[in-house]
Amino acid sequence: MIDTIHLHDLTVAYNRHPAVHHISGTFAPGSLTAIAGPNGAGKSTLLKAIIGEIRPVSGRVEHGLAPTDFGYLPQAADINRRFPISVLETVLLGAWREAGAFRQVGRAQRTKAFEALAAVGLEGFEGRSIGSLSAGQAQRALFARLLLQDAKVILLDEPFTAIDARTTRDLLDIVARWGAEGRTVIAVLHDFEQVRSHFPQTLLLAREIVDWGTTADVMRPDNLLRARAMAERWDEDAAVCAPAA
Ligand SMILES: Nc1ncnc2c1ncn2[C@@H]1O[C@H](COP(=O)(O)OP(=O)(O)OP(=O)(O)O)[C@@H](O)[C@H]1O
Repeated sequence: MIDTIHLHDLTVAYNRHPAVHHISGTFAPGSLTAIAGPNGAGKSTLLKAIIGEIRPVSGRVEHGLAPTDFGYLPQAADINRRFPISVLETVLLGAWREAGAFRQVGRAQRTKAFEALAAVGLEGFEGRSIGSLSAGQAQRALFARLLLQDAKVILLDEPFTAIDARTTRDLLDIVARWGAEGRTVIAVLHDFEQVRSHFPQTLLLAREIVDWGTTADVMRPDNLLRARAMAERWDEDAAVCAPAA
């Protein structure tokens, strides 16, 4: 199926030092998958490789999707909120696929943007500058942008870090709705409770796959211990493996 994302023996490196290596597996259309693992396990790097922001040094990501089919929410630390644009304009950026890069945003898209802001509890914030929002409000606005984008595959990198329990609950409801609509969601998460209760599939990563499958099977204590032990053994200066003869 064109919406299925296959990873084939994927290795991604920075300056020839692998951040993740030999990753193979499949994200089925409509699946909700958490990517869990210790700091530095390569989780963000893997998301960037899936959306094509980083080219793998070997292996490949295979799917029949267009770049516009992907919605991506980077880690908060990677998002520049100093742009002098309003909350409404931020959300409308999600409509560029429909509007085109230079075309005017139409009334229908503005209506959808207002609806998306209402869906994330930000009615009345339209005219505020994005930089004036709290971290939680800004995250709600970025989810509204994803709602407008209408992507088939949504990648979220630590979307609930520093977000209060109520906002997290509201945004997790949106993730569940995406799943019910048949969208594929891949989310990097550190909170095991969120993983267990909201993501049926888990990829546990420690530079390589520790385990990938049903969350209840993957998030077993022995796997979590193994991931930690692998993290302790990392060699940051390791070279990329030589290709198989
Ligand atoms: N731009 C970069 N240049 C060089 N090395 C990088 C770069 N980005 C990440 N790395 C390295 O790649 C490895 C994996 O980093 P990555 O951010 O993917 O891990 P992560 O699992 O998302 O970590 P965390 O849970 O701390 O966010 C780390 O050793 C990191 O230092």
